[in-house]
Amino acid sequence: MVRVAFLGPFGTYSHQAALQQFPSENTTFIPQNTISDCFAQLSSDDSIEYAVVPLENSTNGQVVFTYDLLRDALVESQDSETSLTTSNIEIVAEQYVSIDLCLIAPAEIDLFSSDRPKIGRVYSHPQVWGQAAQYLKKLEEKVGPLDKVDASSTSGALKLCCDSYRNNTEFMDLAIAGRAAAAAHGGIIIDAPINDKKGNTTRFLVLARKSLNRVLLQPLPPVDGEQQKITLIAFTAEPDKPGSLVDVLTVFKEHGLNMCSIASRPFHPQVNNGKTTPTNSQQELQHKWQYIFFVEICDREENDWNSISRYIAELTCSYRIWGTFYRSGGYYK
Ligand SMILES: O=C(O)C(=O)C[C@]1(C(=O)O)C=C[C@@H](O)C=C1
Repeated sequence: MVRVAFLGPFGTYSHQAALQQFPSENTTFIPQNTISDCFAQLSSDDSIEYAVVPLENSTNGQVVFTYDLLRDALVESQDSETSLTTSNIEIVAEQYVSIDLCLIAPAEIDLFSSDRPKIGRVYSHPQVWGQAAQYLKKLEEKVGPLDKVDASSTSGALKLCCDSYRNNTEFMDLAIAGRAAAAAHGGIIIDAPINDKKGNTTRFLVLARKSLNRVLLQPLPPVDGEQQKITLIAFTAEPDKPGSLVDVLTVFKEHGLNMCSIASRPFHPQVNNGKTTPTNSQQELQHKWQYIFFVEICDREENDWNSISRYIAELTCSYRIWGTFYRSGGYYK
């Protein structure tokens, strides 16, 4: 039996991504309260082999929670002597889920009737607000102002609404979540799809725990026959050194590697790796306005990763090859 952690409860889009990756009956899905718990459980619980986490959305971009967990894993695991970092988690696959958002109520309701319960709040995962901003604005023009309340996930948002309506039927909170969440909690879909952009899609990463004696895990076999492999590398370049980022990117160019994405997040390094006590101004400089870069490159059979890694090690302050995985066919849809 394969055990897979995902952002719960059942009915989230992460659950859907996990089902796409592991359709077999031999899988147990273990819901987690947060994306951070997905990382932590995978890293520490030997009985869990995989975790599925959202990485980016086609409408509103990076899922910063995940990027920051990838960054923090790099900070925490840096070797004090070299720039290489280690962690027992690796990326082994990706999945794309079409996000058709629904406005869901805990019970039947006519939003435009004068004797309906009072409505003042909409719950959802924070990543959703930017995917349905125009819809919500128009809805507010018709039903009055709505407080947008963050929940741990879309399905978690609907569960909160259903639980509170059971306790008090004079007030009704609404949720934005998927059809699977409505089915899981018995919610009533009032309107769908409500995402501002057609084709709204979220990309998920499948993480695996690495046993200590393995250097790199094998990517999971592609579920849709795609053969293109992608490698994700995170690194920090020397701050205040003109060209330090270009120097790293040039390694990719010189090895004929096609870069297919680059992203950055704020980076707060451990000062001097704890080797010496920095002065106050050094500390301030080192802590502010630095960035970590995440680069994805199209992998090829002939890539000489030993040589590439040597160059990257020389040119970066810290780096981590997060894994190699097959491009999912969902990328091209
Ligand atoms: O809340 C969920 O259903 C999730 O799986 C998380 C998540 C995300 O963080 O991006 C996944 C897809 C949607 O874009 C909205 C929320």
